Amino acid sequence: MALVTSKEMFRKAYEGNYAIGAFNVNNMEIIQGIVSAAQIEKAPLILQVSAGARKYANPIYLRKLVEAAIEETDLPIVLHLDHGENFEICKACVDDGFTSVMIDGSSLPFEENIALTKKVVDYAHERGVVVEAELGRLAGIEDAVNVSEKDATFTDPDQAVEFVERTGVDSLAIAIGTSHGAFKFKGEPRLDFERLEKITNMLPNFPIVLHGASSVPQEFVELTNKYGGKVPGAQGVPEEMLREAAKLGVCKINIDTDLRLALTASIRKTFTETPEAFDPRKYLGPGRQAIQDMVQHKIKNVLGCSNKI
Ligand SMILES: O=C(CO)COP(=O)(O)O
Ligand SMILES: O=C[C@H](O)COP(=O)(O)O
Ligand SMILES: [Zn+2]
Ligand SMILES: [Zn+2]
Repeated sequence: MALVTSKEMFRKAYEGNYAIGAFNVNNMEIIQGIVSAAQIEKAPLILQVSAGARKYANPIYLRKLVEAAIEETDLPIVLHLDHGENFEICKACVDDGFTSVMIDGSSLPFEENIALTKKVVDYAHERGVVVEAELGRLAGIEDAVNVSEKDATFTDPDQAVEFVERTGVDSLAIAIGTSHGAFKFKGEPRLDFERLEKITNMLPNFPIVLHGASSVPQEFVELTNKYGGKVPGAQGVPEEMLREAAKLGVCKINIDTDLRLALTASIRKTFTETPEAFDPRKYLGPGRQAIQDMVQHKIKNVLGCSNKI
């Protein structure tokens, strides 16, 4: 099947109270693990590429690997730019055949975020590409300003409505307490569902995006720590909360950390158990399988998007 935009996917997900998984890709094994899982589950799929991934893999390699996935499967797949930080990278991805781009102006003042997002929307829409933007700020890798003022970084519902109206953006990433990376909560996990519900009620039928949504499965944390890694206290968003979010207008759930943990835990285990192995296929192969199993579980038991193609 060909690359598609997320328009139809999000419409169906919204109506069906489920979410589409948006998985970050950096190399062949990661792409293959995710795509095999989606193929088995017959699930619509978003493969997303960060600026860092483009730099690491070289844009053309990632695009060609995604093209291979399209050729090999009958899945609708969206090729999405994750956290585009300026107009130029969004333009480059639109010109390069991406069907969706994110412009992340969340660190800018409100009016500047609107102006930048609008500029990307104008360029992308003219070329049939959809746009995700961000309002409010997540902690983790983006955690720079006002960290102690937690609420100040959460998305303001009134601003969200104004932002969507003035930019014409297709989906919006919001901040309700998730964060990027493997250490999301110090104590009890807590998300501001009241805020999410308010935004959803004020923006009916509009797709909301949840970043920083890895659940950091404890089996991977334990394996990583057991086999010489060091991620003590890693904690993610409980799966039940993600299911709840999917019922409240969240159509896209972003997952990167869980892929990294699945791959790392598996590779560490192989290295420890078979120290004589030095053929990369001997450790990347099981790593790819670990990603496939994790993504399959996620699609089936958390996102609810099995058999939705
Ligand atoms: O939001 C993400 C990518 O944009 C990924 O979040 P995680 O770090 O929770 O996987
Ligand atoms: O949100 C960030 C994603 O996890 C991508 O991370 P990266 O910029 O290290 O590729
Ligand atoms: Zn951001
Ligand atoms: Zn993100």
